[in-house]
This record gives sequence, C-alpha cells and structure tokens, in this order.
Amino acid sequence: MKPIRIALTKGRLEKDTVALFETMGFDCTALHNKGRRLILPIPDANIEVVLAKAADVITYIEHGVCDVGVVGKDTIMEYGGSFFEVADLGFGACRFALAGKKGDDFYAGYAEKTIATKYPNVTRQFFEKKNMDVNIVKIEGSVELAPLLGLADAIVDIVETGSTLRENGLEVFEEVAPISARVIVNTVSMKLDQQTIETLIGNMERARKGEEVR
Ligand SMILES: Nc1ncnc2c1ncn2[C@@H]1O[C@H](COP(=O)(O)OP(=O)(O)OP(=O)(O)O)[C@@H](O)[C@H]1O
Ligand SMILES: O=P(O)(O)OC[C@H]1O[C@H](OP(=O)(O)OP(=O)(O)O)[C@H](O)[C@@H]1O
Repeated sequence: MKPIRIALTKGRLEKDTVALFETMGFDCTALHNKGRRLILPIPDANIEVVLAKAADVITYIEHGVCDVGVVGKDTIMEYGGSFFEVADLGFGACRFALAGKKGDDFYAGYAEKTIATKYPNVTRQFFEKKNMDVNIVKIEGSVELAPLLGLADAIVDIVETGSTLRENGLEVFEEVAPISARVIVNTVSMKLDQQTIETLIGNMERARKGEEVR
C-alpha cells in the first residue's frame, strides 16, 4: 500500500507535531535525525513526512502530492485554497491582531490609514468588513518596525506572548482572529483513503486530548 504523505510546516509547529506523533506511538527517529533530508519515513505507520514552509504545505495538499497537512490557521486564512480543514490541534496558539504605537487612537481622523503586514489578504478582509479603505504595505518580517519607522499607522501581525509589541512600545488595538495548528486533507485523498485518513486524524485528536489511540 502506498504510504500516506503528511506535509508538516517546519519551524514552530514541527516540534509539537512530532511530539504528538510520538504520543501516538510512531517511531520518529528519522524526524529527529533528519540532517538535510526533507522526506522522512515513519516506517511502522506507513507514513512519509514532508517538511515544508507553511504556504507550500497548502500548495502540496491542493495539488494532491501530499494527502494530509499540518498548518497554522493564519496560513489558511491568508492563502485559502481547496481542501478539507478537518481538525484543530490546539498547539501553535497565537492570534492575529491590529497593533500600533502605545497610546495612539487608530480610529481617530478621516485620513486613509497605512497598514503594514505579512498577511495582506487577512488585512484586506478585516478592513473590508469595517467598510474602511486602507493602504496595505507588504512586509516580510519584523513587521513591528513599520510603525516605529513611520511607514505605517498600524500593523496586522501574529501576537503570541505580546513581548515583541511590549518591548517596542506597541500595543494591541484590536483582536483580528485566533490562530492554532490545523489538519488539512486533499479532497481526492479523503475519498480514496478515507478509512486510513480518518483513523489517523481520529488518533491525532485522541492523542492531543491525552486519550488512548486505536
Ligand atoms: N509567535 C509566533 N509567530 C509566528 N507564528 C507563530 C507564533 N506562534 C505560533 N505560530 C504559528 O507557527 C506557524 C509557523 O511559524 P514559523 O515561525 O515557523 O514560520 P513563519 O514565521 O510563518 O515563516 P518563516 O519564519 O519561515 O518566514 C505560524 O504559521 C503560526 O501558525
Ligand atoms: O507575541 P510574541 O511572542 O512576541 O510573538 C510575535 C512575534 O513572532 C513573530 O515573528 P517571528 O519570530 O516569526 O519573526 P518575523 O517577524 O521575522 O516573521 C510575529 O511576526 C511577531 O513578530
């Protein structure tokens, strides 16, 4: 039987996902000793784990070259796509927030505001719901710099502990959306390998809750 391919977001979500697999009794030796290898087997479970950047996880699932993906809700909200979102794993918890310089009244005045973000689609949708026209500037990292340098009135970014905002004299103006790691599944794989995939996801959810896996 061909292995089930799981695309796993490398970086922050990787450790928690591997820990979850170990709770499920999977042998994650290859994932611990990966070196520069990008496709790693979990032999006893007939699974291959593909390590990829967050947005690429969605691309691989949409194109059907991977069956199951673990990706943040932030990436799903920004890139969208055609796949099933089947489970919330709870870890990788953080949130999208609108933030800016401490004490600023963001909604004061009528001038169009400039918002810096790594997530232009999330930002556009957030302000569209408010019927507010904003100028969005795409930034690739350390988005918090933009209001400090005078490039933007505010940012839409991920806030986890709040330290980055606090240590740079910024504060949350408004919550945008909660974020956590989600399991996504290719629509064709879900039909062809329904039983295997449903068992796998059921076991991931049970392991997450500390229940016995089947
Ligand atoms: N403090 C945080 N900052 C960013 N992402 C976080 C944070 N806490 C949890 N996450 C979750 O972890 C996922 C992966 O984050 P990671 O930092 O590994 O990648 P990234 O910052 O999106 O990409 P890269 O650093 O490769 O450009 C995010 O998509 C999000 O769902
Ligand atoms: O609330 P905190 O716990 O401080 O976490 C939030 C910070 O973490 C993320 O940045 P990351 O470390 O991914 O770096 P980047 O800005 O270069 O993407 C995010 O973009 C914030 O800057």
